[in-house]
Amino acid sequence: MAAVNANRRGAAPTIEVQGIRKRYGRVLAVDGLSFTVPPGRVTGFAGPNGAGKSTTLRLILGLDAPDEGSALIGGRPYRGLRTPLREVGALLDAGAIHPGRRADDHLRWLARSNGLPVRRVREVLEQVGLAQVARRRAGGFSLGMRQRLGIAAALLGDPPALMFDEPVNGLDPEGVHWIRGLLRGLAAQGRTVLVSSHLMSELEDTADHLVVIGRGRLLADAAVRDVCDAASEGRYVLRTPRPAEAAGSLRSAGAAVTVSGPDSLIVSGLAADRIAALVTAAGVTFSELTAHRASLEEAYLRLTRAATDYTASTEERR
Ligand SMILES: Nc1ncnc2c1ncn2[C@@H]1O[C@H](COP(=O)(O)OP(=O)(O)OP(=O)(O)O)[C@@H](O)[C@H]1O
Repeated sequence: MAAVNANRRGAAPTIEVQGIRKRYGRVLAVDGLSFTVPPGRVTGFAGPNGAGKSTTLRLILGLDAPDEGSALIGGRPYRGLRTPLREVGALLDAGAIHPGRRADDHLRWLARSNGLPVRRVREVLEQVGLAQVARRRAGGFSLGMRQRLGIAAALLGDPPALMFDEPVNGLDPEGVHWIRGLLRGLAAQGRTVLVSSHLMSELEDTADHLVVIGRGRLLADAAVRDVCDAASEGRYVLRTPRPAEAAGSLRSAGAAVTVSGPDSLIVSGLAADRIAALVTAAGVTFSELTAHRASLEEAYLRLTRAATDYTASTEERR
């Protein structure tokens, strides 16, 4: 990768979102959201479809104005940055490139209009694996290739801060693996990296820290490990050959019980020794009673369950 602006200029900027609110007609897309994105780590920005992630990124990039609050990059609004592409790179809508434009022409035009050295065009095309198709028109690109071209544009100014909206969209498994490495590499160079996704599995191996939103509000702002810990607390795995009977006796004592396999239950609301006593009193044997360790996916589903917009039973938002 080319020389790092972050190192040349000292610390990369922190992105600070303070109490932003944005309404589109009847929809309150972002509802008083605050969080910060420091340099040197990958911050995952997660939430169900329609949670307000893209709106938040657009507000940070000054593409839309908040009704309330502020979004600052290194203490300044995006519109106040003197050379924006050298300071913040962003991938928002990869489909937005004119279909008739060739990949390298698109980047050359961006470089010239932003006062960036044209040699960067070849460097970023190589970095994203598009050097061989540089003269092809974007209209003939697959979604994955358009994503890579959008990422090349974000990297063009060698910026110390980067924001990617759903960058994995359309990428094949090799592409997904590549983007994980790219994001982690950018953070390891000391850059500020914010990456959104509605799928937790995409952030699991990439993000160090998570900001989770639902219906425009903050649900969690914590290290990935802490998000899992919070979802694990007070929950136990009970393995038994007679799960239905065990569940019945535990529920009648006030426990919340979910079936997690043909012979296993997840139990919460009771202490471990009480669970053991109740099951034994019901004449049910068990082979395991241990603290449950929630996966990130499970933690995320628990966090966002109440804030998921489009479920089988709910068709309209607000
Ligand atoms: N320009 C707009 N005009 C009207 N409504 C909008 C506009 N932009 C966003 N919305 C609405 O605001 C809400 C938040 O949308 P947003 O695209 O920010 O969510 P998201 O978390 O990025 O979702 P996804 O994961 O589906 O991309 C949605 O209900 C959306 O329909």
